[in-house]
Amino acid sequence: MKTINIKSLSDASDEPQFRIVEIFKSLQGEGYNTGMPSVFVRLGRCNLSCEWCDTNYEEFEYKPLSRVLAAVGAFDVRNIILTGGEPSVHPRVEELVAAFKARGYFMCIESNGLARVPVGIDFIAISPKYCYKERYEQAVGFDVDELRIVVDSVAMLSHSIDDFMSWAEAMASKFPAKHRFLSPLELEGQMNILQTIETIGKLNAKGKQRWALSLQTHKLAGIE
Ligand SMILES: Nc1nc2[nH]cc(C(=O)O)c2c(=O)[nH]1
Ligand code: SF4
Ligand SMILES: [Mg+2]
Repeated sequence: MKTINIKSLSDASDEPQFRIVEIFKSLQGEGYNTGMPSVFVRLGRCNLSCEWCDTNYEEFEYKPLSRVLAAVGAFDVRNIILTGGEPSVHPRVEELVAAFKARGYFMCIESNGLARVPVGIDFIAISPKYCYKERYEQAVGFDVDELRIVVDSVAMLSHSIDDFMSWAEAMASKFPAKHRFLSPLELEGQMNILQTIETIGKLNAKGKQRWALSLQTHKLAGIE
């Protein structure tokens, strides 16, 4: 006799769908974990719209959880970097994190920090954006592993280096971090490296918190 499994039917219809821009294997190009072999899961949409953003976060396809797990499982890598866009604002992202954790993956997130990151993340990298400085002044902070701030030379035109530095220090207080980095801004293939290292030097001379350089090494190395 033919039977219908009602439970599996209802499970299937409740399967979360994720806005997937891309899933690829590469090396973490930035920050404290630079060089770590990783699968990047890039989710669509963002709660900000930085004019120099380097990611097409609006070009995505909806994929069910099972297909996301299969795509990641095809790579022989245990470290996942959830990025975007802004992964923290994706509906049901905590179910994606829980599914990866249940399979034993180490979960990292790259977030702009305006929303709480999902529970279960093992390594939190937050990148507050100076071009939205007022929103960050209002934001609620939280403990993170890594704080990484782009030296936004465009937004600095309407403020000043001193204003940028006190904002960066305010972010370091709002997001207590194990590691702090400044990164150059890449605009039309050029990076403001001199301005970035000068700013790191000035911040470190003030002696409040220690800052180091983070480069988008994947761009320099010609990898994804
Ligand atoms: N290799 C590599 N490392 C990265 N770290 C953060 C990235 C991002 O786009 O969030 C990224 C990326 O796109 N590629
Ligand atoms: S927060 Fe990040 S992903 Fe969103 S617009 Fe800014 S740079 Fe792009
Ligand atoms: Mg990138």
